[in-house]
Amino acid sequence: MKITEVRLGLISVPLRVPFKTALRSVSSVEDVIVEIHTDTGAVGYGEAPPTGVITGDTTGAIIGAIRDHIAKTIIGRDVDDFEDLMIALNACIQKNTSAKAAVDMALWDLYGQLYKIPVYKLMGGAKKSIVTDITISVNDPEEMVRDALNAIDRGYDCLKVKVGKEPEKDIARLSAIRGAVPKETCIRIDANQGWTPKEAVRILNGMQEKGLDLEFVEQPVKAHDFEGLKYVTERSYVPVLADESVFSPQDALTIMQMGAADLVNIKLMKCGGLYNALKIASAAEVYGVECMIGCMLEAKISVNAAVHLACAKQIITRVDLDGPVLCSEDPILGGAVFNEKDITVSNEPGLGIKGIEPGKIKYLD
Ligand SMILES: C[C@H](N)C(=O)N[C@@H](CCC(=O)O)C(=O)O
Ligand SMILES: [Mg+2]
Repeated sequence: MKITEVRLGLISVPLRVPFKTALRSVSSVEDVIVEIHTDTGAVGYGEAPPTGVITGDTTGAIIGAIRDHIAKTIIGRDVDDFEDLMIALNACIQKNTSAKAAVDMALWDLYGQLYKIPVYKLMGGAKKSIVTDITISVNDPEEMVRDALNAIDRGYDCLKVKVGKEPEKDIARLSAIRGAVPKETCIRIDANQGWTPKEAVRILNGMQEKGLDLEFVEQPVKAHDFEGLKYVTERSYVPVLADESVFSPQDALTIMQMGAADLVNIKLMKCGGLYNALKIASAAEVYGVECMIGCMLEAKISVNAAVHLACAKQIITRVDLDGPVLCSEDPILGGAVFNEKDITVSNEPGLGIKGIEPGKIKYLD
């Protein structure tokens, strides 16, 4: 199965409500789609969101990295030489993890199609279904309560609440939500780097003393501040999950060796795809550190690839794959079935994506 062409396109999917974090506010998913064509007629699908505030990757940079570096590296190669392909993909350009992730998943899709096996089975095949949380954007407490109750009505029992924008208001936000939702609701919070280490310890221990019962806090401090993350992990009653601090398998190893976090969030867009995500999962297995699988604001092609990973590995015990359910429509054909919180992986060979609804993709050539 030889690679003949790499085709790029753009999709735009409106969100149900604007997505707001300590780092950004957006009202639609605007992603780059990758199609890898082969001489057998098989097509592999990938997707990358331009999450510049986290990955540094913009739409133009994703397109440029794929056109000018990655496509030239992979066209003409055989999908069966998979390990060589993965090494070449990772070596042909520095950073650009979102572009690499989009191409990596398209290649896994083709490799699975070549051997007629779903990718989650190729990678381990631990389970067929998973349950995701849903994100509540950071807003005034009343609006957050309204969004939280709407999520409960939709059947979600785990909320990932965004905080970290005005540290002093965060306790009020959480108190309002905890007071409004059923008491068994799981609440995790994500500060998206919004606090200093000392602020984080004060706020988190204040939340716990108020009985807000948080499962964990995601990325309380700046991404580069590994010592600050460790400071919080050692002093907070609320467990700490490293998100923006962990891009590569090397980052994951450093965080685990330092004991800087209790949990790690694996995202394909941070690590460059499934090939590197598997290395993070293996390191986590060695250190006994449970992982969450997360996503950026992404539509179903790339989140579907993350579903395959989550279904493959037992060390992934938490799921934040709500990109598709935050969208007001789903233009992607095939792949996992998203029934609100319940996600069932596709048993089709590869990743199971069949294409994009006609008229919903703008090809770039
Ligand atoms: C969408 C997901 N639940 C999420 O919150 N992901 C990121 C932020 C993604 C973005 O800004 O696109 C996270 O920080 O965990
Ligand atoms: Mg996060």
